Amino acid sequence: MKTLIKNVCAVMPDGTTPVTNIMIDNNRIAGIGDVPEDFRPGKVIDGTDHLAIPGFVNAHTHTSMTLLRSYADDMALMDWLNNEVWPAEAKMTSDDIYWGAMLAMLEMVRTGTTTFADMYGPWMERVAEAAMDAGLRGVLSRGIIGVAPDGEKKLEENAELYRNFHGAADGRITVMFGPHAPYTCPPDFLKKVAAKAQELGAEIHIHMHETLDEINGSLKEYGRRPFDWVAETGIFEGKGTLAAHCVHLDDNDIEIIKKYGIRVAHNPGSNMKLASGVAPVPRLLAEGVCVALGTDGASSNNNLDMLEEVNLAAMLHKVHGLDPVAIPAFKALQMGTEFGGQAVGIPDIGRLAKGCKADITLLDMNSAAWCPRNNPVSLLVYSANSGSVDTVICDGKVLMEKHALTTLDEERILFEAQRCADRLTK
Ligand SMILES: N[C@@H](CCSC[C@H]1O[C@@H](n2cnc3c(=O)[nH]cnc32)[C@H](O)[C@@H]1O)C(=O)O
Ligand SMILES: [Zn+2]
Repeated sequence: MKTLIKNVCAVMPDGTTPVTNIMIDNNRIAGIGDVPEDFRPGKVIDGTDHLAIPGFVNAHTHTSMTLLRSYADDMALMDWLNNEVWPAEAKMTSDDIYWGAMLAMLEMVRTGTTTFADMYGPWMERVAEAAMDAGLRGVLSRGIIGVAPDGEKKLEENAELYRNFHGAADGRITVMFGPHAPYTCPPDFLKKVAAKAQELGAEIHIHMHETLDEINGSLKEYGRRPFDWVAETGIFEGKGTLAAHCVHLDDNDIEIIKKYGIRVAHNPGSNMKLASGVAPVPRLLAEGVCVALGTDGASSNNNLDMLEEVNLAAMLHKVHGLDPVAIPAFKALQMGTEFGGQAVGIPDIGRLAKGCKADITLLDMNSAAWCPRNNPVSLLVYSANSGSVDTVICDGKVLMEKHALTTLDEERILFEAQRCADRLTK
């Protein structure tokens, strides 16, 4: 199937924004520019007055946590996890995981995200099912709390998830291993995760250095910072690592990140809301580290809106560094798209370029926030919001066209998610 997006303002990998045509052949971008005579599209989308960007990549989230949105706010991380989130999660059923994930799929499609990296569980196969039902690209990991009595069982569930789903749905589903964090996975347990992941050739998705409490707890328990001892477990020596947060880093931590090519998922919204701190993102970028963006779960953000995250990344580092040129608009957008693709292990997404996967978001520029059109990328990052997203394509398939959803039943999802949440939180 061939699709043509005609006369669209496209954000190219070099940051330019020509008005052009995007040709899609099956699930890939076949070309951008003049349409050759022999390109006969089965479907034409009029891109006039629309901005085309690569679909956003949410590099760190916990999808089914949407059910806990607005349930426990204004708390510190460990108090929030121990006393509110984990008890509520313990009551979740397989159905809750599915409908929570479907609520996340709905929100992601509506706001222009086409790929998400998830760490959750149990029943991650229900998240795979939700991603397949929605038509989105999911990078799934079974969150493993190693200190729990059934830590080994969770590790085995992650291995099973890998065996059953890695590469599923034409490659739209991939699987990583999800050891939750250094404070929930002791060294010997991380060694086991590393061995299993390496045996299967799987990548790692882990929370690292989120709060000062985490660093101080590690110094107390091991006399060392988490990055320092986690590196010795072999967990970073396999196929690759996606590390969420990385807020508090010293020189040695950054050396470890560079040495192992660890990709960082920066979550400015969650870090601000939980008062975790400000990650040294400008420095990481300057030193060549891949820094992507994530929303974290909808209970610490409280939404899965990646355009908002792109805006926050651009704004936070300016004010924090008293530096108005820190993370300019296009860099922030790259963090939410191209660097996201690299971070989640799918380098052929996140760019509008020939040969890349056809994951494309269109925003309607017919509103005040987009006027006048001096600089489309600047308008996107600093002025518009995700309400302008009106068409979303993932893997060449249209998931939303002019705000009409093609794969998801919005009314049903909202109803079922509310029903599930009522049981969990009341
Ligand atoms: N409850 C599952 C494990 C899920 S792993 C993913 C975990 O990360 C938790 N989480 C969400 N946001 C954060 C964060 O910012 N830092 C640390 N953990 C988080 C989330 O609530 C969830 O429990 C089980 O043991 O079977
Ligand atoms: Zn998280």
